[in-house]
Amino acid sequence: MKKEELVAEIKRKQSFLCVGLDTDLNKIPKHLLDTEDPIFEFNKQIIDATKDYCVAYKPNIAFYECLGKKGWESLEKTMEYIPENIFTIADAKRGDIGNTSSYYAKTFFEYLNFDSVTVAPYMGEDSVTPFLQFEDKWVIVLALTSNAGALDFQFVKDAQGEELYKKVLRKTSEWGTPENLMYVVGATRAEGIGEVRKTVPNNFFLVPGVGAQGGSLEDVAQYGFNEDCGLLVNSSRGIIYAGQGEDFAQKAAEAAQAIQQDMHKILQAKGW
Ligand SMILES: O=c1ccn([C@@H]2O[C@H](COP(=O)(O)O)[C@@H](O)[C@H]2O)c(=O)[nH]1
Repeated sequence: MKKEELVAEIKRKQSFLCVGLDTDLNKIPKHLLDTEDPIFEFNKQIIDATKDYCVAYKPNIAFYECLGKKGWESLEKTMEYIPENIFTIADAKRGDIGNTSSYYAKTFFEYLNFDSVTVAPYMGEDSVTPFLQFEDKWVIVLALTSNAGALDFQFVKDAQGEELYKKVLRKTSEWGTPENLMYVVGATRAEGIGEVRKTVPNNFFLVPGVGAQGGSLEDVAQYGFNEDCGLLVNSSRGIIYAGQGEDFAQKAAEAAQAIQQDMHKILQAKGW
């Protein structure tokens, strides 16, 4: 998907919501466990219920890989089921020496047909650039993450006083463009979002950490919004596990719609 198509969908749906498909056999409603493919059945009903309120879906690959062959089948079926106009993110956090990275890229972009994949930049240029060779596909580099462990490395300063996350932003933005490179920026680091925005004014951010992790949508919009909107705000557990019973899909729809309505107000206030 091209940037202008994503921006058009954000305008049309008045939403920059990404629904995270962190689908866990231990958390999905019990009545689905009798179906042939409970993970896909759950995702299918969640997608049907939320597709009007979001512009992206983000399956977290860990939840599928841990089930072996069956998990990959559920993921493939989920990818085939997601409507074409909705942006897809493989939250896989990959990155390795060049030839290995290029096979990771083939897996997610060609075999599974994702629009984007999350990439860990720790191994440097040759580990990231193979993902950037695919037309209309996106790399989403981990920059400032939402977890407590982000403090271990990401804020460490070099001899010139530059934090590691800023170096990551500066260096990686030489390898890609705002047409194929996004950044993961956690909603739990509101003040950091503004700093990231100053360093990379034109790139989209994938922002996890609202909902279950406590980040605020208003803060994210205040510090991160740019002329393209520039934000995909993810919520996984807060939406997909909003209900536990037979009406789980309806509850997920209500949770997604509530966030979409808040996003609509933010977009309206920005003149969108
Ligand atoms: O910094 C990061 C990077 C990725 N994630 C992922 O996003 C979702 C968040 O799920 P919630 O249930 O909405 O908290 C999950 O897949 C994480 O692996 C992140 O949280 N922070």
